[in-house]
Amino acid sequence: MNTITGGITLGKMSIFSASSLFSAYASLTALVTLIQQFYNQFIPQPIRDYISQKIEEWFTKTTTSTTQFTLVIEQYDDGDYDYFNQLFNACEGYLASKLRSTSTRLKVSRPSKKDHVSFRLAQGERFFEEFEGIQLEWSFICNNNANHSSTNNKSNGIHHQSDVVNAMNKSRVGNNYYFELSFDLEHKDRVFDSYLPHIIKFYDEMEELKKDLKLFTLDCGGGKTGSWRSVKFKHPFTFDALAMEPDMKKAVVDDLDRFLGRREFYRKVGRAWKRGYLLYGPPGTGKSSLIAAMANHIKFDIYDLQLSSVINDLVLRRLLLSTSNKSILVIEDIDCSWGLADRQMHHPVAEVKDIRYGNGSDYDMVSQSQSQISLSGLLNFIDGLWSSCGDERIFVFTTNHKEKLDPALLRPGRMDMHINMSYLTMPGFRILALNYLNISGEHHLFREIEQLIEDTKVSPAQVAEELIRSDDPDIALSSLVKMLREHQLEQTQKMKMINFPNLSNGKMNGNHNGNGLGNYTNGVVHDYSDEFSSD
Ligand SMILES: Nc1ncnc2c1ncn2[C@@H]1O[C@H](COP(=O)(O)OP(=O)(O)OP(=O)(O)O)[C@@H](O)[C@H]1O
Repeated sequence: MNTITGGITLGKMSIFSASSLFSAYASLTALVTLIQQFYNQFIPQPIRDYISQKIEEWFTKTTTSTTQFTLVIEQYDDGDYDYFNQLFNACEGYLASKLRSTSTRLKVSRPSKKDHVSFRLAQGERFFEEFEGIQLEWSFICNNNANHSSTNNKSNGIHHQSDVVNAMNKSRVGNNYYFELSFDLEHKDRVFDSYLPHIIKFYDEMEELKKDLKLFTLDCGGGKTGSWRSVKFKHPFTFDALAMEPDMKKAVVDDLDRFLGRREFYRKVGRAWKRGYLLYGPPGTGKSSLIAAMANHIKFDIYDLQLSSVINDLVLRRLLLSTSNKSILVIEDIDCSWGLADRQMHHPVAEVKDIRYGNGSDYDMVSQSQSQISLSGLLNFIDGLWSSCGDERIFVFTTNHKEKLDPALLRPGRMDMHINMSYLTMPGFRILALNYLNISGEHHLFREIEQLIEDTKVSPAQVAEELIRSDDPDIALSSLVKMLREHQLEQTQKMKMINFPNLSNGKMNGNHNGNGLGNYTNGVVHDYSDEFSSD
């Protein structure tokens, strides 16, 4: 039988009595107190802080690593200032677009040489977002390099002490910026596969909208070899400013937008992703302005090609191949370019002098040579095999004389859209009145102006010239009415002279400037009235 004497005996095992338990506890407590006193007295404060920080980190890691994941997106890869991290930029741009409406504290700045204000998270601020059901937490941190090591180590061990030391060795004086993006561990793959690409795409599109456009022209110094030179393209013209029949304007804008969004379509049907526009109409009706509006609308660079400066098909091909994607290739006045109707252009190239070759070179001589561009060379590029070398290409040809073009150029599929830039109509005039004089409704002179515009053939350029003369609508419109009346009179007299030549003394006082009365070219009168009625 088991007995209880000062302790408990269970079977053969004896358990301590209460008094022995107490004494063990007392000696343990004394030991702990002793260690604690020793720790506090003999271990310096910084080392004690370091140890407690490590213990805290270890606990944080073990409790959160199973549920939370954190990405660290540094401004410079591993603190190396030679390697700027593009993803950092993308995140900054992405967050900036979201922050304005949600954050309570933001950093605002205006980058040098930019005309926009940029926003970023202030140090220590947090931003929460939900993406396809994933809860995400962003924070922005700025560390000086000395602090950086400890913060890196906090980030789930993604950065290591050795990296930081390395970075610090290489580093210049300055701050280290980075984002931390935290989310549930189970969403790790989706963040990598969907969220980060979503940010990058968003940022790329945003940058595309902000980018400075370029206008490329041929460097005439390279007459034989030719090369492109670019300047910033700052033409402010937009579709809003364009005086054009509203339906036609909408059709052009829709066509451009549709073109941009059809990458997959073009791939599927096996066609080069390009589009051609033929702009035709009298001088001053806005063909160049429309090109500027197109470039600004779709953010494409412009390559302005003077065929007369290109010596032969080989050079033409090289020049065209060196144009970049997302660009508009413009060839103005393609009709007078050049006996293209004969399918071969022979044109004197003015004074070819290539300064790059110095004395004694063939190129050093000022020469008169024949440009030998053939229409087939041009067409080959537009829709031959070469046309597939590049994406998102737009070709624009302009002409004042559509009827003079070689039918090969007008063949369906070559120039996808023929746009008739006609003389001014009343809807177009209202656009000019709004833009130049801020008249959005009616004016007592509108009725007379409408009648005069119908009776005469006047270009938007001529009317714009009158409207820009004064800020006062009454003065500007009165001056326009006067001009239109004179214009009408001149036009009537001119028609009389054409129909009854004996009435005149043989001399005509034609306006040579595309005023709709007809132009003299080599003594021949071109009356645009029939040529540009409508398509
Ligand atoms: N349709 C228009 N809408 C608004 N402004 C226009 C329009 N057409 C011409 N203008 C004004 O007239 C100026 C000259 O027009 P633009 O050079 O675009 O005409 P164009 O048709 O290209 O002439 P050209 O055939 O002689 O090259 C423009 O800068 C613009 O201010």
